[in-house]
Amino acid sequence: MQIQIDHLMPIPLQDKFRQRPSDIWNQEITFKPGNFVKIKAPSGTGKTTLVHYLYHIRYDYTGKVQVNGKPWQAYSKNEIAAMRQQEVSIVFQDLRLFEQLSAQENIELKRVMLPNPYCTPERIQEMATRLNVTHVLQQSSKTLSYGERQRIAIIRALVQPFQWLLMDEPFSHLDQENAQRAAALIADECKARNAGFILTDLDNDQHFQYDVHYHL
Ligand SMILES: Nc1ncnc2c1ncn2[C@@H]1O[C@H](COP(=O)(O)OP(=O)(O)OP(=O)(O)O)[C@@H](O)[C@H]1O
Repeated sequence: MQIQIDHLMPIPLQDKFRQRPSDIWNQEITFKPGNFVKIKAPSGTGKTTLVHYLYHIRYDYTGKVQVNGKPWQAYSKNEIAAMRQQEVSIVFQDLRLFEQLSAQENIELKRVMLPNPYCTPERIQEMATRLNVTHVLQQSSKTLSYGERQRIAIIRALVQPFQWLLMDEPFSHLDQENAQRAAALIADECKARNAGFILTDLDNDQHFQYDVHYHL
């Protein structure tokens, strides 16, 4: 799956954003398949806005987000749903777990979305062990700490196939050791699929060996 942006600019923010340099806004970029991409920006400069444009859940922009050479708008709802099941996955900044479900049910819901699930239940246990969250799997997600929720949201994003993983400040609630464990799991899962990721964050970090850095 190829993702390109072409002179993308958020309509509500265009006056503000046109006045400062950006590697992303109003530029033409092709994200190279398999690359580990970091997009760094201070708070309030549009990281979440960009991730929502790339996942096509927000559309108030000028310019284009092109997927396999066509703008998102050219795809039907069914085609977009299929791409979100098989080609692009996401860790939202606000995590978006279903609060009425347990941590495990949140992950399982995503796992069984495909007739032939990408991951076995045993694989989920292995991921939970790596991220130190096996003890909360049966717990209602509304009672989880933010750091636990973040790790469950990461596992949920990893149980599906994908060529691109979008992550919006994915380690914001994790201490250094847990962030490093999560990063190692994400890197392994991306490499197993020959997939790339686009990660936004506030600061420089050494969680991954990034192929490309952009300043938003
Ligand atoms: N629909 C909208 N209409 C107008 N302004 C908006 C809208 N959505 C977001 N903004 C503004 O756009 C800016 C960028 O918001 P966004 O959430 O993308 O930033 P961010 O870089 O992810 O911030 P943070 O690091 O604090 O999460 C903010 O100033 C926000 O108030």
